[in-house]
Amino acid sequence: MKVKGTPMRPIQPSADGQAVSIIDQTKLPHEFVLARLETLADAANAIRAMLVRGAPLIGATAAYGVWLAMRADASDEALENAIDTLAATRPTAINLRWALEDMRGTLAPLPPADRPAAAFARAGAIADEDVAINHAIGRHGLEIIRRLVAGKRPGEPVNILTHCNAGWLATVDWGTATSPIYQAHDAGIPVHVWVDETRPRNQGAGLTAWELANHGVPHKVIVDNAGGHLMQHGLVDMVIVGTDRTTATGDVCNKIGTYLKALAARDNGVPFYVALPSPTIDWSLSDGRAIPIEERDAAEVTHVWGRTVDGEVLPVRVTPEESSVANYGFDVTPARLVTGLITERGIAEASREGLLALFPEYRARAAGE
Ligand SMILES: CSC[C@@H](O)[C@@H](O)C(=O)COP(=O)(O)O
Repeated sequence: MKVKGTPMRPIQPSADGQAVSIIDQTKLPHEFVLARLETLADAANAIRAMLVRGAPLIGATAAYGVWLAMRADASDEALENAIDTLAATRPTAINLRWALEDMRGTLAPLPPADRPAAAFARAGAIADEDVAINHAIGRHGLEIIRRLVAGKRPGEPVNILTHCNAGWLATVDWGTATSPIYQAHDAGIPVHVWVDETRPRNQGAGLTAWELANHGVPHKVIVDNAGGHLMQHGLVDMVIVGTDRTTATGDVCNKIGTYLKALAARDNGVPFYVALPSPTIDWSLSDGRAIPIEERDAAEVTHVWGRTVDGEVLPVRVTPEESSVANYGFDVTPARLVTGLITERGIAEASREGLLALFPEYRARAAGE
């Protein structure tokens, strides 16, 4: 995607080839700042502190983090230490483990001297594969939007609700949930996006809205609880969300609040789609309730961050000092509430057989009923 006319990825090798350049997403939408990752510790911190976030981008950052580690020390011990360090940064998005396993499989058989160059090449390939996957998801999702617009009056937009940020900032490019939206918009199909603000970290209000504004896609930010009301009044034609981990049976883990949108969608007959890149499938799990759910810092709930009228970006307390809080980062939408999984190979029914019809090579690995 472009930022002020310049093609940009949220992660790429730095111009001098000595580091990794990322967009610091903790600064958006107030400031657009690039950060430089030079070491394994920098990469681990970028994931943990959410300078980068979103399942596919976490995976790509971990892959580049292994490269940074190998530049300093390419021994077997250093490789295992890098994998362990990066794997411990965030628990829910399976792409992190997927990318690290891929890097181990690529690097472990090689002599240490060959590992830095091989790590750089494989991390770049993982990033490029993510772009191709997301573009393909967009093509398949575009067909759904085309069918919906066919039932509209001329010029009337397709209203799409999304939760969190599953946009290009959460991936290496295109986004997953936003890829069909960008492709529809670019094809001249009128779309309008309802953007859930997505407390506590407001990835919808701060990131998805920034992306859509940057690309000129009509949208409105809504509070997290507005979706049900909009659906009751016929103002949502479809929901598309991303996912951090989807089981072999089609249960979808995504940002907290996704499940409630799926329930409201079912009650109102609104199709609920999940954009699902194949590295986000956890073939070892058959029940979404087994997915580890990240519990995050209480300060994300007790405070909101925002820019004051004086231009300062500050946290502001919104709860009484005496109240304790709980901060679950993700929830699981059962497969029965999902209309379809939009993968790079086409749209799958949210079930084991549905996924295996598109990814038959995983039959032996796929968890049973
Ligand atoms: C294409 S990203 C899909 C998901 O990773 C996204 O919707 C999400 O929940 C991100 O959570 P985050 O906590 O911001 O990493």
